[in-house]
Amino acid sequence: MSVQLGMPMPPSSSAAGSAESGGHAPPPRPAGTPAGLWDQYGRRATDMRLSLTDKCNLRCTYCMPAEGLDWLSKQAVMTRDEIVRIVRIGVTALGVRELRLTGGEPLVRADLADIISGIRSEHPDLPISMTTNGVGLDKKAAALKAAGLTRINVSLDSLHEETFTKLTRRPFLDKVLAGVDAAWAAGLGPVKLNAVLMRGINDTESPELLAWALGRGYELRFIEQMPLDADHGWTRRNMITAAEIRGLLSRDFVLSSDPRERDGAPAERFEVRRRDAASGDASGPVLGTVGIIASVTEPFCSDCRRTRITAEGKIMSCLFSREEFDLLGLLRSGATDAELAGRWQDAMWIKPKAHGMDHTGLGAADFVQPDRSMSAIGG
Ligand SMILES: Nc1nc2c(ncn2[C@@H]2O[C@H](COP(=O)(O)OP(=O)(O)OP(=O)(O)O)[C@@H](O)[C@H]2O)c(=O)[nH]1
Ligand SMILES: C[S@@+](CC[C@H](N)C(=O)[O-])C[C@H]1O[C@@H](n2cnc3c(N)ncnc32)[C@H](O)[C@@H]1O
Ligand code: SF4
Ligand code: SF4
Repeated sequence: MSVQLGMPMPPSSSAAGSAESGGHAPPPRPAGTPAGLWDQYGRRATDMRLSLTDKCNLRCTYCMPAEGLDWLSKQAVMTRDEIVRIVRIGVTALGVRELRLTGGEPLVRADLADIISGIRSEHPDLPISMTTNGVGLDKKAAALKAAGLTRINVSLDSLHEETFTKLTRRPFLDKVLAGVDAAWAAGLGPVKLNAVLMRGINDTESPELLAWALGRGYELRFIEQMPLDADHGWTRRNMITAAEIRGLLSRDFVLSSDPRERDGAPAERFEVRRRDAASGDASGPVLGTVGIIASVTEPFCSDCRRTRITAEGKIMSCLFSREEFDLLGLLRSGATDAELAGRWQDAMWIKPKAHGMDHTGLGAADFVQPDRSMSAIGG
């Protein structure tokens, strides 16, 4: 059975919410709440981020511990068919308009192309993007494009082998660079690059990284580090802020606001021109754009449109949710599409206002870092 978009659905039945049929259930949302993934603050989630695995072949210091984590068993992780069904419910019943595949590292899933083609065959017009570390992408980019992937974001923190290896704890810079170029060549553009800046490690490399990305037509985004590292080493004081990032870039470049609407995107975009060394003014044409993702100092939670499904099929309404709700267990217990959609709506209704709380503030005294690291949530 499938449910129709626009048809109000009753709150989850008690059967759907019981421990036997899929674990800890959210409280039922108020009767009469509209169809779609609305929350109590009037936001509607249309952007679905789905984690394909918690495993990864890098060990970025801001995300994973050196020794890795206790990986989920194969049995615990959503299968290809389960993923296809969950996406179907999201798109056809709940108004999901775009899908991002993430992880862990999505490329480590052997059935990745099969998952993408399964989703694509049911949703010819759905934008399907993927965030990846790029390791092994050079060999897979063309097949992923053929399977129906729309575009790709690659994480790249440094162009220097030594810095890259220090940050990721793996000597794979060449593989990532080959992956980025292959994605572009395969038609998976616009290729966006994500760089987390870490004080004293790669922060001063930021102008060089931007010049490189602009020269190749990639859209680089600098990201403020969030407290989502498994080592719990994040401090507000040590984080490179968006203001600092703009300062670092302004030595070589002049940034001006991108006139395009932000439209709920985490990245604030700027047009980039060279700074003339003598006059200090902007010189020459716009070279491209750069994004700054200031989750900590300039949060964008009031316009959040995200819903997350972890690799083991848990609904996380916010990156920093302290509660998560089991969708996969319910699915495996034989629930109907309508029951699954109902739980998803209930879980999203109680989405926190910001940063897992009723107020913004990753550095606030009452902020509690989630147990899960970014890799286990699905960043
Ligand atoms: N605060 C917050 N930050 C997020 C969230 N999702 C992603 N980020 C941050 O944004 C960075 C970029 O995310 P991507 O996976 O590339 O996705 P995106 O920027 O939304 O994607 P585009 O549509 O390509 O611009 C991540 O590395 C995170 O640091 C979120 O829900 N909340
Ligand atoms: C968790 S990774 C998953 C996908 C893939 N493994 C990758 O690295 O692109 C998704 C994004 O989260 C970002 N990320 C990880 N830990 C972060 C943190 N503590 N703060 C901000 N961004 C983080 C990474 O830089 C990456 O761009
Ligand atoms: S940021 Fe991505 S590549 Fe780095 S450890 Fe986390 S999941 Fe792996
Ligand atoms: S922290 Fe939570 S509410 Fe804020 S943008 Fe991220 S997912 Fe949305």
